[in-house]
Amino acid sequence: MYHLTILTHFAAAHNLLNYQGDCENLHGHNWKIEVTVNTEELNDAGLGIDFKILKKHTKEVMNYLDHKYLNDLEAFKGISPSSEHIAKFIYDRLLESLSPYAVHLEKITVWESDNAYATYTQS
Ligand SMILES: Nc1nc2c(c(=O)[nH]1)N=C([C@H](O)[C@H](O)COP(=O)(O)OP(=O)(O)OP(=O)(O)O)CN2
Ligand SMILES: [Zn+2]
Repeated sequence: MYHLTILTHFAAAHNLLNYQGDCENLHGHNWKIEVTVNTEELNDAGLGIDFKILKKHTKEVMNYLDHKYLNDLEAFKGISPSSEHIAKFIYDRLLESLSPYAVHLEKITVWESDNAYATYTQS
């Protein structure tokens, strides 16, 4: 099995809902995002999927999030824009846009800081 990962990032503001503490107040992060796909098959160029394709589709999702106040976005209406929910949102978006390609979307990891991250995967 081949596991392919690309890294990207976005900057945004948020505040957690139903949370008692600092994070209930407006603040921002530079989130680092890891997208991992896997496949058993390689194409004639020896690629599971071209990293350029993976980056292009991921960039489209980042554009929706970058420099936004996440709580205001339709994607997070009524839910807390935690790293967990951000990871699932990115996963669901990419699952759709990567469907034409012969790879399985394995996981999305969302780093909120250098020492804390959440990962979403489908069983
Ligand atoms: N499971 C989660 N826990 C927390 C999330 C989250 O998305 N998932 N988010 C937050 C807040 O967004 C907050 O901004 C992060 O706070 P904190 O971890 O305290 O960040 P610090 O940089 O201050 O951490 P230190 O390492 O303690 O300095 C909170 N929890
Ligand atoms: Zn935060």
